[in-house]
Amino acid sequence: MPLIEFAEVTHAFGDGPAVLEDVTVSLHERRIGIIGGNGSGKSTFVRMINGLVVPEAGTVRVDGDSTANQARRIRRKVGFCFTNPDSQIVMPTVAEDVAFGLRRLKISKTEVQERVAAILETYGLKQLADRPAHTLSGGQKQLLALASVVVTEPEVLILDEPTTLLDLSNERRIRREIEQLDLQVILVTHHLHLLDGFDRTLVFHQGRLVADDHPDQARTTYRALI
Ligand SMILES: Nc1ncnc2c1ncn2[C@@H]1O[C@H](COP(=O)(O)OP(=O)(O)OP(=O)(O)O)[C@@H](O)[C@H]1O
Repeated sequence: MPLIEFAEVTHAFGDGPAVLEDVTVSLHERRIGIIGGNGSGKSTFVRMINGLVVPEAGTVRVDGDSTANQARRIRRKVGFCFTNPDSQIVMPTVAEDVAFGLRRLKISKTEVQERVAAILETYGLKQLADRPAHTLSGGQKQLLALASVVVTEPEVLILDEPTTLLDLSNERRIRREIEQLDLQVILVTHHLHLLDGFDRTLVFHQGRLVADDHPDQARTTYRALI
């Protein structure tokens, strides 16, 4: 698993208050959960892993590369799935959107088509392949966003609240898929049950990393905080 290292990371947006303060942590487990109240800094923390946010103070490294100057290299390893799928859908149709992520891998057109077909099947989107992506429902878009990242086979998959719009059956589907993926998963969620079977869970509170534990203990700490 890649090694993600935060060293004395502090960050504020503009003139605002610090949204992360003095975070030092190393992550290398297969399944890592991130929990905490609204505005506690979870999204900012995970956005730092692939350089979407570069900290004002301190460093974030992935396998030794700093996000401050190696973000492109890091993004080849680290796939990111946003809470709002609209921010991620870039191509007109569902199949084209999935294929878009594969453009920089030097693979044949046939292989692209095969990979796209396989992932659409897995995520229950096969019937929607030729639909304009913007006409999908919120949950279908969330599945599409996830499929489009997973198809690129990243080494690390960051999921920022990936199930907020999903019904029970699709949440179960995503949970099963996540369990099976042979890569490092970092999951930000308010759905605490999704962390069952995870190796480790971090709890954020008002910009500070206040617990770093087995999910059961971390969930107890979080419940006591709110
Ligand atoms: N681009 C930005 N510009 C200014 N402030 C921001 C920006 N992004 C986040 N913030 C602020 O940083 C703080 C932490 O936000 P963050 O999105 O990291 O929290 P979160 O724990 O993911 O919250 P939630 O559970 O509500 O998604 C919030 O007060 C938020 O308003």
